[in-house]
Amino acid sequence: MINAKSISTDLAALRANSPLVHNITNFVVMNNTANALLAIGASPVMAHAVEEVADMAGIASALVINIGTLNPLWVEGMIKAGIAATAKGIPVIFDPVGVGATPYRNEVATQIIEKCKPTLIRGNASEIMALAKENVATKGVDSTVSANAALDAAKNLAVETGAVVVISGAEDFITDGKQVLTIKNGSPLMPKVTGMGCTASAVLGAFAAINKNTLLAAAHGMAVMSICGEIAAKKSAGPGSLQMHFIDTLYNLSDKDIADLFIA
Ligand SMILES: Nc1ncnc2c1ncn2[C@@H]1O[C@H](COP(=O)(O)OP(=O)(O)O)[C@@H](O)[C@H]1O
Ligand SMILES: Cc1ncsc1CCOP(=O)(O)O
Ligand SMILES: [Mg+2]
Repeated sequence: MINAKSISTDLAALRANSPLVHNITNFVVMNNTANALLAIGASPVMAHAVEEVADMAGIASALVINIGTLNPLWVEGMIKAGIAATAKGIPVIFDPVGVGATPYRNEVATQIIEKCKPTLIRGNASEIMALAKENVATKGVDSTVSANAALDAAKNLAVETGAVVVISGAEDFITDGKQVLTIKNGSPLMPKVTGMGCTASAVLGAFAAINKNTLLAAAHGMAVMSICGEIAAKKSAGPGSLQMHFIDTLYNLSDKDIADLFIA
């Protein structure tokens, strides 16, 4: 079960082992996500060339596939990397950015799920509903619905794909189709910074590399994101300073912070 101690234990293991997280991600967030991974104690690498992705996945401890700014060549690399990662037995995290917004995104997301067999899928409520083929309005990369509206969709998606599914939002829900864990920390300022969801997916990669219990790893990663967002927001005048304080908070996050703030 998740509690402050279990979060701290995985965080300490992450910092001690510094897992290499291979990211194939979008142009918008590459810098933010690499910095977030470094700050939490992981080691990031961004690599998307078809010629090298299988080799890079071969030395990594987790692979994060993010379709935020996709094109056919990148998709080829994502699928090649995903197949190599699954063959190696490392966790594959899929962030279906903007799925539901265009037919191309929908088609690519379906292909990635079929061919890469992600162990973990994280999206906002609109994205999870779109992936589960539910009727939902999309607004590009931002959600139009609250996370709890997508809970049934997330459970169905988890059963259908075999992945743990995370819906992020004011509350985060993590499910394997049977159990549901809920994270209640966070700040409404977090969705005002682009790439916070992508950062969550990258951080999940680091936690999944450390803890083979994917449900618990995902809950720990989302708890760390939300607790850090909450601490950082208190120091921030707006989204610009939140971005800076958030990275510093990931770096400085202590067991006491977690024990004081985690809402069970
Ligand atoms: N209203 C909110 N209150 C608290 N935390 C939030 C809120 N909205 C998003 N978050 C947090 O911000 C991060 C990004 O989530 P989200 O905005 O749903 O992703 P995306 O950027 O993919 O749409 C997550 O860690 C989530 O818990
Ligand atoms: C704005 C934008 N456009 C394409 S990818 C991207 C970043 C989305 O990041 P997030 O889903 O984490 O807000
Ligand atoms: Mg997103």
